[in-house]
Amino acid sequence: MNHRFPLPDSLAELRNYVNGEFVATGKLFANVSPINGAVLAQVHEADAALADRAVKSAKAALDGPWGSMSVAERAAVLDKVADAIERRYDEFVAAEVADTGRSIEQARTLDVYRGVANFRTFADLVKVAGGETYDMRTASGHDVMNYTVRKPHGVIAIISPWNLPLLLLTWKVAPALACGNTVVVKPSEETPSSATLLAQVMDEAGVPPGVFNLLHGFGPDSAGEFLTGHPDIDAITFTGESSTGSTIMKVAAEGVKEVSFELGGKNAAVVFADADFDAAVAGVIRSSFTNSGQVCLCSERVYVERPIFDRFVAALKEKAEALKVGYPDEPGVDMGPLISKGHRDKVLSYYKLALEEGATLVCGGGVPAFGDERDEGAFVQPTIWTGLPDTARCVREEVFGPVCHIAPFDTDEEVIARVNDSPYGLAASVWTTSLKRAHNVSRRLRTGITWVNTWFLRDLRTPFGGAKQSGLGREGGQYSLDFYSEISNISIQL
Ligand SMILES: NC(=O)C1=CN([C@@H]2O[C@H](COP(=O)(O)OP(=O)(O)OC[C@H]3O[C@@H](n4cnc5c(N)ncnc54)[C@H](O)[C@@H]3O)[C@@H](O)[C@H]2O)C=CC1
Ligand SMILES: O=C(O)/C=C/C=C(\O)C(=O)O
Repeated sequence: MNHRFPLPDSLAELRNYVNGEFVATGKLFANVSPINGAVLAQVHEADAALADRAVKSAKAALDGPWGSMSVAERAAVLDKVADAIERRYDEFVAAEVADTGRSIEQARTLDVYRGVANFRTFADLVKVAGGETYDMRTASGHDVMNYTVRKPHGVIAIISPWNLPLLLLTWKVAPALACGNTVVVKPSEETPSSATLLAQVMDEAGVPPGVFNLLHGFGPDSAGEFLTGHPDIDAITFTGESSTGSTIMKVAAEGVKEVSFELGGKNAAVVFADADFDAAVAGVIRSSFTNSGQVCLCSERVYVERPIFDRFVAALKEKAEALKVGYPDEPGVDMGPLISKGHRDKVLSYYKLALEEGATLVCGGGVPAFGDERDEGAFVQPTIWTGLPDTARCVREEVFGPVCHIAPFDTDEEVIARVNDSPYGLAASVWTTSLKRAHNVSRRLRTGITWVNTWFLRDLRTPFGGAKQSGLGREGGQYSLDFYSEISNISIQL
């Protein structure tokens, strides 16, 4: 089947990248468009032997020219990578659009934009990263000075998901390289393209062979597992589903490897009656339906103070029904497809379950009918439910689709308890014009991130990560530099 949103010519075939060379394995899997099910390209799946070569080349590269570069030289390489992404911006946009079906506008202003920003930010931050020093005098009168130095951990395994492919991959690659590590990355099997372009860019930017390696494939019994289970990996960073994080953590425990996890969420938006009503409606539309709900930060639980509940539900319904679901280049398109038909089956199973659990369907709940090739794709309607108890599975489990449940609440204490009654604790957004309430509620929510009167507004220097089953550790700014460094103390008797 032809495709109006093909991969750029540079990605006719998707190979692994190991020790500075693009490697074919001949064991192929298809990269499929979620717009119409067309095959975009064939991908060479890495086997255990190639994973071993990738890790060994990454280990060897630590002792090559990369290992002897100054911080400023490494930062300059990261800036060159950012320059190279900018030169090939349109190809990166095309790759993200082809793999995910998202709007060109989103790929330009969020995905690829952040890909560049991740490299620039960590190039800047690593140049000004400092250490600690302490002077002390012992009981026996010796003067001692302690100071810290940052060393790379070594080889970092980076496993990334399909929902924001380039953004989330580079969010980890940039600081890992800034700190002097070498990396082996395994992007999602659903979105192999922008990672392959990134490998081309690394080549162009003069990153020495072995410093950046790319393996294509799946998780279990494939590239993901071969990589995370490799004994020469020094640390693992992962973004994806909580249950996958748990599996990887068990593997990491065998070798006592450091891990950093950004996992799932069942995030809440809390709308108080004193909120700027229109801003809150627009904000919740964004937080529930951006990227077809496929952002770990999306709000799937919306709590609205009772005096404005009916009005809010009606306003959200009107706006959700007006969302334009369609092609990546349609003017004003708001939502593309889900990532795959497999994921659509999962989301639709929740649409069905919600009704079985007694939900009132406010809007959506099904699949849009286009009457064209898109009926072979992975589209679903934006969906809103009300009427479920907080114990319902649809209110507790992450759907990862364009859906939210809206429930009324009466008091601040009550809503804080209900938001916190979740196995997850990634993000929340609070909508209020009361400064006091904004502070008081935000600091009592058990989440890694709370936005007030906004959502997904990111300063890359801030700590990013989740509480409870939403993650382990923090990345962002100094937190990334700390995770990707072995911080060593040197103690000198003067
Ligand atoms: N950021 C988030 O919160 C995300 C949540 N999801 C949710 O997870 C569900 C499953 O989607 P998946 O793509 O299968 O997510 P996943 O968490 O299984 O996959 C994410 C990455 O981990 C890799 N992986 C999977 N199993 C692995 C293993 N045992 N060892 C090493 N690597 C492994 C995958 O190949 C992929 O690169 C989705 O339906 C969605 O609900 C998916 C992606 C991101
Ligand atoms: O770093 C960001 O700005 C976005 C992060 C989003 C995720 O981690 C996710 O959706 O999985």
